[in-house]
Amino acid sequence: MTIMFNKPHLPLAASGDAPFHIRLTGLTAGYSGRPALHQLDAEIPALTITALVGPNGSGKSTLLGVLAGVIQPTAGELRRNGGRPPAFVPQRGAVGDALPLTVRQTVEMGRWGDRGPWRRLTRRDRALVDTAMDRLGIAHLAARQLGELSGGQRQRALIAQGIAQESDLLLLDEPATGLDPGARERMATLLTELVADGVTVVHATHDLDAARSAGTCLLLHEGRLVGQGHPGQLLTPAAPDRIRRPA
Ligand SMILES: Nc1ncnc2c1ncn2[C@@H]1O[C@H](COP(=O)(O)OP(=O)(O)OP(=O)(O)O)[C@@H](O)[C@H]1O
Repeated sequence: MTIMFNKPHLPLAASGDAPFHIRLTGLTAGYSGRPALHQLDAEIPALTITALVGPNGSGKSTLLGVLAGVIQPTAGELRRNGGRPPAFVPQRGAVGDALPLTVRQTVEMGRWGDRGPWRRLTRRDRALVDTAMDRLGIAHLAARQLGELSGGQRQRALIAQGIAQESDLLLLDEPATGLDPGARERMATLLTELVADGVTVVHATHDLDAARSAGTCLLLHEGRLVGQGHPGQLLTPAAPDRIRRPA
């Protein structure tokens, strides 16, 4: 997929031969004419976990929205080497807690893109839903109402819905928020397994441990890309300070 915007064609950043899933060139995007991302040149490698890191308001969620196709860039280019529509799991706070849905119905909605809303699911759809709930450790909660769950349980249901979409691009906005340490560890393992299954994962995070275990990292500050590369090089011991107040 290539989306072109009203901007002169910019040369692509030199990046070696590493395969990329998404390449952004001079990408600008925002809200009501106010840019929240400025002139981003970045690559998201294929079959890797990419962590989006930066202080509050630096543009991580906006970038995920652009990658998901729900926020349209105003300039620049987004090129994607991918097949299926991205699976986007927004921050839990952005999803109504009082929706009258069970956990199973919530995860089943991940199949709507293929099947259509409220249509009968196939045997394979149901198996995918079962697998997604198993992977998030919420199978025992299948019949519970979403609104009755704890924050961390609800978060896992939403991530299971994203996985059930079977996309080759999974976008997660702060997936570890509200998870206890054990669930965080399982989440990290799950993301690694998904990559092995052929999924490119991008997640926004304030958790430096999660960012350090990513394959690559994009560091944002005030809507600008201030670093990209391996977390071991970017997230040095001085990083927490730099993430709060990049130079
Ligand atoms: N719906 C919106 N309408 C107008 N401005 C917005 C909207 N959402 C975000 N912004 C602005 O865009 C900028 C980037 O916000 P964004 O939510 O992308 O940051 P973030 O890095 O994800 O922050 P956080 O870590 O707090 O989730 C901020 O200046 C914010 O005020």
